[in-house]
Amino acid sequence: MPDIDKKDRPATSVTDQEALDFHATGRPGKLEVVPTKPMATQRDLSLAYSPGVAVPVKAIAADPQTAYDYTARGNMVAVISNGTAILGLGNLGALASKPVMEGKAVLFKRFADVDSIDLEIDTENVDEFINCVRFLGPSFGGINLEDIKAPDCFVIESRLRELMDIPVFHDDQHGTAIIAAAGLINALELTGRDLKTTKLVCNGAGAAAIACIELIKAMGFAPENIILCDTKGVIYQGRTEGMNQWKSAHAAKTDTRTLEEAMDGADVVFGLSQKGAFSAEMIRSMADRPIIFAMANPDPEITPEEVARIRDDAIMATGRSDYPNQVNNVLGFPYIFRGALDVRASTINDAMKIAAVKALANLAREDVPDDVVAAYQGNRPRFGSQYIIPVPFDPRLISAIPVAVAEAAIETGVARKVITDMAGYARELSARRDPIASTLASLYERVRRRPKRIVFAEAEEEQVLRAALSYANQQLGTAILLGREDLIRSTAERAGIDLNRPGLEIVNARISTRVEAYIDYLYARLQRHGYLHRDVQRLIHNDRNHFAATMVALGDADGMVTGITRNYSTALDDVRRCIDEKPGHRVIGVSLALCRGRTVFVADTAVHDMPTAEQLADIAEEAAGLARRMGYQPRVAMLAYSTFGHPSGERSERVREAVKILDKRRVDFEYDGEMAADVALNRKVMEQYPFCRLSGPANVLVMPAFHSASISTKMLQELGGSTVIGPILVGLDKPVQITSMGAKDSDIVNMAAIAAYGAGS
Ligand SMILES: NC(=O)C1=CN([C@@H]2O[C@H](COP(=O)(O)OP(=O)(O)OC[C@H]3O[C@@H](n4cnc5c(N)ncnc54)[C@H](OP(=O)(O)O)[C@@H]3O)[C@@H](O)[C@H]2O)C=CC1
Ligand SMILES: CC(=O)C(=O)O
Ligand SMILES: [Mg+2]
Repeated sequence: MPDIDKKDRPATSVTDQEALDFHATGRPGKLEVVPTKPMATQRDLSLAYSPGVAVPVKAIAADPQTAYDYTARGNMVAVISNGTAILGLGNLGALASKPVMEGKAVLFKRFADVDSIDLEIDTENVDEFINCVRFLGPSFGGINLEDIKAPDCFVIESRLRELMDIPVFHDDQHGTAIIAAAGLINALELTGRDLKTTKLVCNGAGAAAIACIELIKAMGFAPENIILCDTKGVIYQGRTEGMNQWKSAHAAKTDTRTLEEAMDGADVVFGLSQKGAFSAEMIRSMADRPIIFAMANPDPEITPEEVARIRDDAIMATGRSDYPNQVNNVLGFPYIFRGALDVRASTINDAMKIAAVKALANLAREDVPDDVVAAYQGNRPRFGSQYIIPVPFDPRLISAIPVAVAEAAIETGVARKVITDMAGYARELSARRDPIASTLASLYERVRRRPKRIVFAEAEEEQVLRAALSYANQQLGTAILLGREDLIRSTAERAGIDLNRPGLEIVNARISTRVEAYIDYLYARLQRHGYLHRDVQRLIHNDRNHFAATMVALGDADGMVTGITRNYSTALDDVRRCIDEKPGHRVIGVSLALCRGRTVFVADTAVHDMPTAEQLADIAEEAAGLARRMGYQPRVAMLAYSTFGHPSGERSERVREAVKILDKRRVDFEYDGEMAADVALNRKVMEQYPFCRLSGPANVLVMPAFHSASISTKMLQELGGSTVIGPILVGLDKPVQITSMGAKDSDIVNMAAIAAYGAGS
């Protein structure tokens, strides 16, 4: 067995002390329980507990299905172990397994918003274990069994599946099998292999290994091409030592007896055994372009560094997050349960597992967003030997996998709730991760129905090209790439972007046939504002913002996005030289802040430094208009440091005056002020002002000045964990959006979609 030196550990690995400190710091462990209902008042207690609680009790007794409506059951999964096979560490007992089980529980929450609690059962007796779990059904929507050794796990799982009417899923078996199968499909594709002729050796014949073998056989892998090994070597037909019925079912007809012999010439090896089980010699003896999944945790059967020293043609995966290609069940269990819970599935069957495999494998072949780049420490993964499977932080997993699982559950008749609008379900799923997603998703949907031509003014920049590609790929319309063609092409080549795909169009300002028309248009606008004809010629020839904005002004594009290379106010000045305000409107910036499921529009975050009362009233109207266009019923709070005259002060005067102006204008949305932010946002605090005209907490906040708008949105983002989009420009006669400098490709696409939406989608 090779001895793997500490120096082989990847740079991102953690020290033992760090791991202990992490678990001990603050509240020990990784989990706490947080109520979802207020428990502040006597009334709250009367509702949550006696006497109010009796009402749902009776309702559930009369109709058990209502437990999904009145309790947390439908979103609650138990992670249950006896600690007999903790990762690859072996049988260290129920108590020692608790850090892993708490870990699984928090991963459920983090990745799929599934509430989860760990239960460690202190027995190695199979019947006792089953008896302990079988009566827990009323508490949970699903049971995730974890780190229970083979063959006990097979008996436990199959008996509990018979006894319980909720999904019972042994993650080490099926979670692992699903991820490994998805990775294998992609690795076979990359090495040009056929499922039916590939030779695979699996080292380990326990929970994970048996399930992996069963799943890939079910998917078409030829049984005669698989050899299974355990601590006694090859599991061959007729072997008697260390056998059980699950191993026997996969015993191979072979003369090989050792792992070394089995791996000689093998195409694929799965390690589901123990740290260091593969030697350099074994790896060297494998076929060309070998596929090596060393999945033992926490340390693999062989490290990627060791393999790299031996050969350079391998596709290598491990179970760890600090190497590329993490084949680990974390990619599966949160999302598989999410899908199963959402349709109240009675079980997780093979069709649901195979649907998850396909969804995962397909995802790795798609272009990746910036969030994934961040998870890869800045290296953008592209489908290939270093990226055969998405990373756990991939934001697309939450909508892709549960949808596939839920659809399969419905099709196979194990769903007790049917979802008919799968596109809507996918949007809801994205919103579980990030509330902006559902707002943006419906906006995207509308743009998709009426696609628009958007000019990307800084197309020589890589993230702009990526955004443009994503815009076209998402069928939002045509992305017009403005810039020098040679530079755009070389940037695209570096980034691996194919510019020949439909939906991308390059416009080079220097050779455009429209240049004269643009110069004439702009000269007519600027000649009385100190610009000579040659100044305007220069602007159109050399300045991409002026060229792009003029394109939009003259209808050669429907909208425009810029802002990566120039600060906001400079870009806005450029655009405003070419495009006017919409008649009767005022140009302002509105930021969307999303936090804990709430969305608020904050204005003006871009243009007016110290607005007058009249301007504040205009800002309220513009921001309310945007909120309405994005599907919200606006409730506008005119913010100040004071509330309805207290404490009194000059600075709130303008805000009070703005409210009077809105009164005179008889606007058709709710507004009131001046008020402090807590009054605007907190129903209870607002109730102290019964005369307040807002029917509920405000969702549009008009700030008294630019500095308070800018400071508060940035604080929300940095301290409050909010997602902030914008500022979104409103009030211009043509749709133009300006991103912040250095925005990510996903931010740029959002702004392009917002511009397209503004163009009348
Ligand atoms: N990456 C991932 O997502 C996952 C990885 N795993 C890893 O897989 C491994 C096995 O877990 P699990 O199946 O739950 O455990 P089990 O206890 O059920 O099975 C362990 C199996 O490994 C075999 N084994 C142990 N050491 C060796 C060795 N040196 N050479 C050959 N076979 C060996 C055992 O052989 P025998 O039968 O002779 O005792 C047994 O068949 C662990 O390292 C675990 O971390 C597990 C689940 C998920
Ligand atoms: C990942 C996992 O579940 C294991 O190694 O046991
Ligand atoms: Mg496990």
